[in-house]
Amino acid sequence: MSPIISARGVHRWYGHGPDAFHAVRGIDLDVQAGEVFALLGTNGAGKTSTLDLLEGLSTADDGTIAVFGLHPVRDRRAIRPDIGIMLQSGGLPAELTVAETLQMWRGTCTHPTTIDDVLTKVHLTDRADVRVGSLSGGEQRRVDLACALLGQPKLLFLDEPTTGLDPENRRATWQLLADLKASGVTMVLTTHYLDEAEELADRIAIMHGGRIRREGTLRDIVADHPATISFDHPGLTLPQLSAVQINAGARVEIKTHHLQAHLLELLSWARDNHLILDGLTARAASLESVFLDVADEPGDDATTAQPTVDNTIGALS
Ligand SMILES: Nc1ncnc2c1ncn2[C@@H]1O[C@H](COP(=O)(O)OP(=O)(O)OP(=O)(O)O)[C@@H](O)[C@H]1O
Repeated sequence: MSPIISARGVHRWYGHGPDAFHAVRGIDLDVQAGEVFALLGTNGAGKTSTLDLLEGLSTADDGTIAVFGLHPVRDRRAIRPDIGIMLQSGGLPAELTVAETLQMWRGTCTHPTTIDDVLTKVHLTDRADVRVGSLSGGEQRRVDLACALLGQPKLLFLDEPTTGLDPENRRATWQLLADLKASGVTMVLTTHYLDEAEELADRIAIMHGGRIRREGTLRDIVADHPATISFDHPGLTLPQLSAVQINAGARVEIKTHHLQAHLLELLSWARDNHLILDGLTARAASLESVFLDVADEPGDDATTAQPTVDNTIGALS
């Protein structure tokens, strides 16, 4: 089955000439029907810029993007009824009530659901008559989500959907997104919450410096990454552990792909030498450890030349 979204070699510069900023540097990705795809990354990695391109809110300077097999900008009228977009900052009018805002938004949708339905979904029924400007930040975020859901989208773009939400409302939003996924909605989301990606995403891409540095299922991403054992240096020559990277400063840090075997070996050595390993910790590889490694990778100064002519993208055939 062909993917709902397909991007190949996508670039985005801001500005022109020598001062142009190369924000997206050759992204390739596919999002399959019914999948939740999470874009993670450091601040300024290019997540929102990438999302804007997929949503058809900006045009790539190079590369190809297809959404439902169509060009996201040129075919926007055809695509728009089937997508919902929750921007990073909604920018809704502060003076309108929640119900008025949704009523206004509903008028732009081709096959909308009811206002009561979305208010129930985002748990804002009791705030319907309150002005948007008077809502808390978390409540405003849920109005943004309600707007994105009004059109009953098949494809939902969510830019940091739970930023500003308290833990209870974050969980409620996760449940709502899980329900939408179960009903077949495809989602692309950005988030700074790694647990959110772990909870919701079928596949994850970690961006840094405008490129995707890791991509795959959580299991794929973590599989290549070593576990870490660390403890305060006991002042003795450390045992030789095969195929590990040992950083033996005041605090010893051992990177290993064989956590159990090497931990056992280390503890046996400590017992034989009557040592207590102060501050001993053993951590399996996690999304967080992979993310922190990616964040430490040097930025990429090599930049493809910006097209001098308007090289607007074509849909993949
Ligand atoms: N309109 C613009 N003009 C110039 N530079 C821009 C513009 N929009 C974004 N950028 C720059 O492009 C880079 C990528 O920005 P983007 O918002 O896509 O990152 P992000 O990964 O979403 O970051 P964050 O996690 O902080 O939201 C940043 O360095 C940003 O300053």
